[in-house]
Amino acid sequence: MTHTLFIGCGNMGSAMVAGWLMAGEDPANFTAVRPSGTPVAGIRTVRTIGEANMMPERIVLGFKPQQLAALAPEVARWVTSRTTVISMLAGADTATLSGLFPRARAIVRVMPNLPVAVRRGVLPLYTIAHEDQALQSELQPWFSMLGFAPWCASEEEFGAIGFVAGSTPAYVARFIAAFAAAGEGRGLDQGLALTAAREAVLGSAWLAAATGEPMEELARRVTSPNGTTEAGLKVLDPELGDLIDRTLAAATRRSAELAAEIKG
Ligand SMILES: NC(=O)C1=CN([C@@H]2O[C@H](COP(=O)(O)OP(=O)(O)OC[C@H]3O[C@@H](n4cnc5c(N)ncnc54)[C@H](OP(=O)(O)O)[C@@H]3O)[C@@H](O)[C@H]2O)C=CC1
Ligand SMILES: O=C(O)[C@@H]1CCC=N1
Repeated sequence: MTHTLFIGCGNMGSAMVAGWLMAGEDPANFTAVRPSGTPVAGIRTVRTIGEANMMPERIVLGFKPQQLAALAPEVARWVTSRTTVISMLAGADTATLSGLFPRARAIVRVMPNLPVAVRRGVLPLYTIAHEDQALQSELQPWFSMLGFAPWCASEEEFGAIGFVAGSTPAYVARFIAAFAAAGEGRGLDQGLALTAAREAVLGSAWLAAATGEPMEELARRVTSPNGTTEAGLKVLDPELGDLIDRTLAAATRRSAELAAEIKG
């Protein structure tokens, strides 16, 4: 049995655990450390690493990036040459992580998004141990249980996919809420407006995935010449590309700031 110890298991750690349990992974293979003692549904939860008292094959860093310097020495005590250290910390690069956990078998970065909880996540992976095929073969099926889990060729590529997908559930939540609010503004009942907006987004993404057609073609099939969608797109199109670009640029800047903070 391969054991995984989560050091910090809040929003994202719990989402990953939920996905693995949904996929049929044995709950006995997971332990979570949470100082608050708040249980993680289905698995053993302890308050400190010492209480967990194990040298697991996999350690997942699931706390906040700003805590890395303070927590690394204690975590490192439990890392052996058999341990893969898996970091989900935004902004903590592999050079920094390798310096903090020199004994580890390998350092792997993952940037999951919240739909891992329902096994429809996007979770890019990166390791500097490229040549370690055994490691990648071992981890690939495990991460793939949570969704689309591509190995990235460079840390830059890893970062770019992370920025496209990592925060997207938050952006999509805003998008759905904006449509729902617009529906309410036009007299719809609140619950009905939200359900309609949410299902429209879910159905559109589902259709796009099922057909694999270009986005331009999907939009064309909705847009009757001189119809209502065309009128709407004339407002949306000039703004949207630039807005998304500026949104990701701000997240990228913050990631660089976090990286600088982590390096001290
Ligand atoms: N949320 C997201 O969508 C994504 C988050 N990430 C990354 O995941 C990480 C966690 O984010 P998120 O889950 O949102 O944050 P949360 O605040 O929900 O979780 C942080 C976890 O760290 C634990 N923690 C706090 N202090 C300690 C400590 N001293 N020792 C051990 N554990 C500690 C908390 O414990 P307790 O529960 O007891 O408070 C909590 O479980 C971040 O590094 C973030 O960059 C990456 C991709 C997406
Ligand atoms: O907001 C954050 O910092 C994390 C990383 C990506 C998504 N959530």
